[in-house]
Amino acid sequence: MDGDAELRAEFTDAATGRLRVSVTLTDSCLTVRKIGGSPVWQHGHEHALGLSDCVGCRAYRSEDTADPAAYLSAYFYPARRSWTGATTGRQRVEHRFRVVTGEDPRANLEEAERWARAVRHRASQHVPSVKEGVELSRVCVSRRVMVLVNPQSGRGQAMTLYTGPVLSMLTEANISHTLITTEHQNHAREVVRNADLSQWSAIVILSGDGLLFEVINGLMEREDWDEAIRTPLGILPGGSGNALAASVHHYTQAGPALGEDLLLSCCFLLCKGLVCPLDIVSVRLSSGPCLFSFLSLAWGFVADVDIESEKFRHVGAMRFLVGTLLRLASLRTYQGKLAFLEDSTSASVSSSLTLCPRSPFRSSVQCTSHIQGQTNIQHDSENTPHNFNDDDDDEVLLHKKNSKDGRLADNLLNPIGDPVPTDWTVETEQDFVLVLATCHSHLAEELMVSPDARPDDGYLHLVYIKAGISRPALLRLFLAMEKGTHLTCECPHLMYRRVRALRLEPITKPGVITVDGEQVEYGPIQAQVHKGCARIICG
Ligand SMILES: Nc1ncnc2c1ncn2[C@@H]1O[C@H](COP(=O)(O)OP(=O)(O)OP(=O)(O)O)[C@@H](O)[C@H]1O
Repeated sequence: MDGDAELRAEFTDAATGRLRVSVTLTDSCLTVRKIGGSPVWQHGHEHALGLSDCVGCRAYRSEDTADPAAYLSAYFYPARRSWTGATTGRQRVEHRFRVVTGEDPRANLEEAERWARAVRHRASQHVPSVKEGVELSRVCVSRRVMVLVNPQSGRGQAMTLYTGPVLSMLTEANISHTLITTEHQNHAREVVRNADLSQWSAIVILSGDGLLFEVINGLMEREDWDEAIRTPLGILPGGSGNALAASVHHYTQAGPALGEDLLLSCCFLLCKGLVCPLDIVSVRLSSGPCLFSFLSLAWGFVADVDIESEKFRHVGAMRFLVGTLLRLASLRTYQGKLAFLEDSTSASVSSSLTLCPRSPFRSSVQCTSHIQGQTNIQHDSENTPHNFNDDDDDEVLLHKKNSKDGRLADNLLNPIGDPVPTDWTVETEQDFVLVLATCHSHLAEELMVSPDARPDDGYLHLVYIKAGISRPALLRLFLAMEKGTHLTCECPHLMYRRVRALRLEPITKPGVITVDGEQVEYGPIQAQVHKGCARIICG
């Protein structure tokens, strides 16, 4: 390794084959300067690329064996800015250089490799910026990544996304992975339930949120669930909602990104490979089974739209808009009882509430913290292998210690047939338009329901709308959710609470309840958040 000293050399720009360039590598930038002549780049004679945007760099020989030259390719994905100045997605920039120090091909390749190592090493020191309250840590990426693709998700284009931009970026970042194409419902669940997890650095889902729901439940069904659930999880948007992907993107402080922009952003984060803790919610149904959720519990308007709009799946994310308009036209109310355990550290309802909770999580591997706009990281050497399950004083063990049967203990919940604990709040209103509890900022790519949520804040962000709201007022709220400003609308029917647990007992029958967008048994349901139990690749 060349330490952090500045590297400088003259190469030939491989794109033109003739242009001589002076290349400088500092600890933050790769600068390519044209030597003499007229400008060739839109920026003029010089092109500076931030190493924080670099996913990989490789050295290789020319295909022409008679050519002694070596080549150096560096791959960058700088943020793209819209005309408003907000960053949206990322765009690919590759710089390819012809490296010739003499006639000896081996010496040329060694020089190119020296540069490639230096670029990779320096790029790995940079951490994408994240919102305050998101704690990143580095985990081992020396094993393979399992990539689960649901070819039926969204408009059925997930495989095309995989073979296109995803495979291309994973290759550039030198991330070895195994592709598993899911063949039926619960396939992913079976795969992770039976997998030898010591073989995998991470499990990545290229699909909608439904496949991640399966994966989390599969991991929680294992005997070694407490270790299994620590496997870093990654999400690449391939569905029509893509709530977690949109949330993960939102936590990076970037402006909104949709479709392929969102995919590139999430894939970029995957290549950076930093994780943060992820809350898991245990959901108890009256018939007994326990489900594990990472995203949402919905009843009323939102749950109905989610299920009713399935038939408009071919229009992609637009299905939610179509479903919302149709349901607005036949607006109804839903009767039921709602009770919850509020966060004891803060008062509830507020449109202007800002949440920036600090996570107690610290990885025993490496920890990155985002403090007052500065990002700091402790480093190990580039290739030091770690066991990513070696945290021993974390939340999961605490949860397990509290459990009688070795499973995750729901210490805040009473049996569903018993009254709720006395410190819970019971909502006196019994007529609702919707009840929605979310763990993350987004419920869909363009629906930011809880702007201040963080992946491991330990809260369910409970939004409910009481009966009596007019259609125009409800429509205004949904439109405001595109930017997450609905909480400032001062709508008297809209309530927002940060809670640790809740119980919902629907009286209206029949009806729909969804957990992470999947329809579950209709009836009494209760849920409790388990802070930071899982891990998500997030920065
Ligand atoms: N090959 C397959 N054929 C049919 N269903 C599948 C297949 N693979 C997975 N599934 C199921 O498809 C369901 C939906 O998957 P997922 O949520 O990932 O996509 P989606 O519904 O298109 O996304 P979104 O929820 O964003 O609309 C999951 O419950 C999963 O079990």
